[in-house]
Amino acid sequence: MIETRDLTKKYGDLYALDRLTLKLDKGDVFGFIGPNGAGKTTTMRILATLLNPSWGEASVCGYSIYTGSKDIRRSIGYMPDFFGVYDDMKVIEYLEFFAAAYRIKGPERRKKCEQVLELVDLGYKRDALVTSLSRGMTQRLGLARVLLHEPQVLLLDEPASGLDPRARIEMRELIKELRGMNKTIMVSSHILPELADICNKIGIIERGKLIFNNDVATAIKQVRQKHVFFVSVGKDQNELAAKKLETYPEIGSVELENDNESIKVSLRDDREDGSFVPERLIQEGFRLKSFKEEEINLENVFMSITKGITN
Ligand SMILES: Nc1ncnc2c1ncn2[C@@H]1O[C@H](COP(=O)(O)OP(=O)(O)OP(=O)(O)O)[C@@H](O)[C@H]1O
Repeated sequence: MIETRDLTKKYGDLYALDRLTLKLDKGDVFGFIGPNGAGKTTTMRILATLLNPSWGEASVCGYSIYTGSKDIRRSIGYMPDFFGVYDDMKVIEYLEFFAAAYRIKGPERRKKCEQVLELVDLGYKRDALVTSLSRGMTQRLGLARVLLHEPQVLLLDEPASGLDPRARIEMRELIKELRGMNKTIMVSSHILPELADICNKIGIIERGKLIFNNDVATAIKQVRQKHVFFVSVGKDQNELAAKKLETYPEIGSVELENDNESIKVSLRDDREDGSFVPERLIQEGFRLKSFKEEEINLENVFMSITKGITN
C-alpha cells in the first residue's frame, strides 16, 4: 500500500529525510514517532504528492509519486498537522464544499457528509459554525473531511496534538474504528504512548533517519530479553530478602526500590518464568506481600531503542 526506497529530501545541507525505506501493507497502522523536526511531515507531504523528494522512490496504492499523483490523491486522505477552516461556514457546509471538490454529486453528497459526521461523532454540530468548534472537534472535522471520498490510505499528521486528554482518547478510538475498516494508516506523533494500542507497526525517526522500523510485537520482544519482576515481603523485611535473592544463581541483579518498598529482580537468562522467586522466599519463611512482572509498554521500548541514539 505504501512503499518507499531511499527516499530523501534535502534543504540546502540539511537532510530533512535521509534514505527512508519503508513498506506498509493493507490494514497496517503505522505509528510514525519522532521529535519535532525529525522528518514526519516531510514524509507525509511527499507521499501525498505535495512535495517532491530530492531523490528516491515512493509509491502509494501501487502508483508512483512521480507519475501517479492524480491517482494517489484520489486514494488517500491526508490530514495535515495544521489546517485552516473557513469563517462563516457551518460544519455541514464545510464538508459539502470539500465533497463537491471530490466531485461527489447530487443527493449522494449530503448523504456522504452526514455519514462521515456521524462517524466522527459530530452529527449534533452539523449546523454550528466551524469557527465555534473546540480544538478536538475541529480535528475530528478535519478527519471527517479526509474520509469523504472513502480513501484506502490515511496519512494523519499529529492528529492528537494540542488536544486535552479526553479529546486525545476520542481521537484514538476514532483511529481504532478506521483500523477496523481495514484502512492503511500512517499516523504520526512525538508522544509514543499515544500510539501504543492502536498500531501494529512502529517507526522511530530522528533527524531524517529511520532508526527503528518493526512490528510492535517484535519490538517488545526485542526489549524483553531479560525478565524483570517486582517483589515485596514488607518494607522491614525487604532488605533481608534482597540479600537472600542475590545468592540465587538464576538471578542477575537485585535492587531495593522506593525506599525499600519493593525489590526489583532481573533474571540472569531469558527464562520467562519468575515464579520460583516468591516460592523460595516463602520457603525461606518470608510472608509475600506482592509479586508482579514489570510491564513492557511502548515507552520502555522507545527508551531502550533510542538509548544512546537520541539525545
Ligand atoms: N521548506 C523548508 N525549508 C527548509 N527546511 C525545512 C523546510 N521544511 C522543513 N524543513 C526542515 O526539515 C526538517 C524536518 O521537518 P518536518 O516538518 O518534516 O519534521 P516533523 O518531524 O514533521 O516535525 P514536527 O513534529 O515539528 O511537525 C526540519 O529540520 C525542518 O526545519
